[in-house]
Amino acid sequence: MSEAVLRLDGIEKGYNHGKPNEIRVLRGASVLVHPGEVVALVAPSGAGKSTLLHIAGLLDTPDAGVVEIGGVDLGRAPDRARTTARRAQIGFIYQFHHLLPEFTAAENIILPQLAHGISRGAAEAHAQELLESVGVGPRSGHRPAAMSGGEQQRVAFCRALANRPALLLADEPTGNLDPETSERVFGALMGLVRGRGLAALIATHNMELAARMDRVLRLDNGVLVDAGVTT
Ligand SMILES: Nc1ncnc2c1ncn2[C@@H]1O[C@H](COP(=O)(O)OP(=O)(O)OP(=O)(O)O)[C@@H](O)[C@H]1O
Repeated sequence: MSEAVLRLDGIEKGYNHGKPNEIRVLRGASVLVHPGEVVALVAPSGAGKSTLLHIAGLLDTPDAGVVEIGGVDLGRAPDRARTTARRAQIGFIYQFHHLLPEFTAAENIILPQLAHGISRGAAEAHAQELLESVGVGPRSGHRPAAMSGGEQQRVAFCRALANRPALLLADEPTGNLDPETSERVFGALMGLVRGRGLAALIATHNMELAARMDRVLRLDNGVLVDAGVTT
């Protein structure tokens, strides 16, 4: 199998160190995610899914353990190297879209590409291609406030993929949507991820959605346990 895009090994993380209310959230969590592999992350609320995703996304640092992205250990690398790797290699999706309200859907996807050195023409074409692939091409000129929750979230998916990351991390990407919209929007996300051969780690409370991914990992008392290969 090709080299893992994401390798977490022995990740430990706690809060309130040394205090009587110290919380040990991660106690040796390990996972490999390969190109083209979509992995579900399930756990009860408060078990540490967001903590794990933030560490994998180089937004937070572990107390111990290895965080490798594309074969490079970045867990404790200097901030600059972590920021560069995050921008170039990782797309992050949250439960809420976090789109910039004063910009249109297209501009929200164009801006990160311009910041990454892509020409305006290429950035515009890529934004339109992404929006069309998730069925919101006709809304490209609208601002987020003029769009439905499902449309906003699909734009947020496109923005996460604007700079062609190898790894997609998603924290309850459809958690804010009603079941029917969630189903439709999740289908759009899977289409994008599969179409681009991404490695993805997607946290969800929804076991039906988890079952549509390649593998399910459960965060159990601070470690990741294989909950089975799905059909
Ligand atoms: N900055 C922080 N300081 C102190 N405790 C924190 C901090 N961030 C998270 N925690 C604690 O760590 C534990 C795990 O939180 P986390 O947000 O990772 O869980 P989660 O599985 O994503 O939960 P949910 O599904 O509800 O979003 C919780 O007990 C939380 O209160």
